[in-house]
Amino acid sequence: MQRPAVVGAAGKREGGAAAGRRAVQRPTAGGLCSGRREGCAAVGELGTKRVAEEDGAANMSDSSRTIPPELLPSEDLHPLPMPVINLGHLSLDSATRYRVVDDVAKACRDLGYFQVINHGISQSVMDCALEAASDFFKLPSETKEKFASEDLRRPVRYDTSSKDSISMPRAFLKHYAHPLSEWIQYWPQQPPIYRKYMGKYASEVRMVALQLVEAIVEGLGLGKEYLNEKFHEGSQVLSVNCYAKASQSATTIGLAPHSDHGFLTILLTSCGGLEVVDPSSNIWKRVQQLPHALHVHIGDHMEVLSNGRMKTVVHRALLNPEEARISIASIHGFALHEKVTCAKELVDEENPPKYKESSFSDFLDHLTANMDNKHRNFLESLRMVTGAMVFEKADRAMVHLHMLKSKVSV
Ligand SMILES: O=C(O)CCC(=O)C(=O)O
Ligand SMILES: [Fe+2]
Repeated sequence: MQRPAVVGAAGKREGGAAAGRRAVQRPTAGGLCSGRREGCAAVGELGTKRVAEEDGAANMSDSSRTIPPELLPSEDLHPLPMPVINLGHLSLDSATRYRVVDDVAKACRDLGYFQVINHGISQSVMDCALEAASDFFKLPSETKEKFASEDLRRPVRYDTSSKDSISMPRAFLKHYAHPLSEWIQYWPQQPPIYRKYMGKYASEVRMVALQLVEAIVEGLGLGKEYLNEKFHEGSQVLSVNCYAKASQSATTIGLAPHSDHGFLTILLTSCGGLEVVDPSSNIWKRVQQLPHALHVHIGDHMEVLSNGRMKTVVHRALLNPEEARISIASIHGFALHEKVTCAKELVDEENPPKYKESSFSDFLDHLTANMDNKHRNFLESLRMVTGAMVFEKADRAMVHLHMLKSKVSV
């Protein structure tokens, strides 16, 4: 079995949008979609409408308020270490599976993110989902705005607003995706390909998420079957984003720093733009998307379940200077009202519970209640006050100080 490679260890970062652009193989005859994708027409409308008074973050807990990550420096010199997990190896013999589980657990503990290859989703299915998204954003505003709502609990929401004063407005569509048969009836009927292509991708990416969650809980020493039923009955939210091409004058931030609320997020993107905070250096690092790979990162509820052994990933999206960009974030959590607690197996005298229990529904309430103030960070609101926390706070203050002294590049 191959150990995960360190991507780009020898390589310099490619500049601009070319970096990380997906190697798109157009579907062959009999493929699902035409493979045509020309960026998003919604771009011209961005910023002209403020449909809902939130920054479109039903999946995210804004981390920019507690650790101002917008102040973190960007580091372009060294490529981001990116573990690559061959998902197919999880179903090989038990010794191989054991090593892959170990690799997944290490990536989650050390970094919080990795990419998966050999995940079983064909290039054609991924391209078609991106095409369906792109075609949706090209629709006339009146058609898209039928989905506009300020209610974060709506099964489908469209918005183009940004009120974090950091990011450029982006257009996005968020919708629930599991159980698909329950939610798909609410999804857009235009473009006509939307439900079919996005539905196919949604159910296939959910299979990937379930395999990964099994590996992660096994890697935490909790056993492969741990909370299996709750994960299978859990929620899936698709956050479908469309970013304008970067213009020279404006800010290049398309989506402000945040972490996602669920256990894990699987991200499919049309080209480069994603950045994550490297936990060892507290520096923004650009994510290089490998061809045919999916990017995975840990969310708030995995940090809670693991009682802090795994950390949620602070990330943001930059506008691409060469083209408009589509991303589809698939966010996986428990069912709406199911509480997530620190696994009792990971709690003892030395490791008291670090977080209060909470559900996806609690997260939505938190976001709704804090729409206009500075306390939007959900995970922060869950932290138990302990002695350790005092030290952690002091630690964060030091990081902040360091950040202020460093060159700020945003
Ligand atoms: O567009 C991206 O690369 C990131 C999207 C994201 O973080 C989200 O939708 O939560
Ligand atoms: Fe996110």
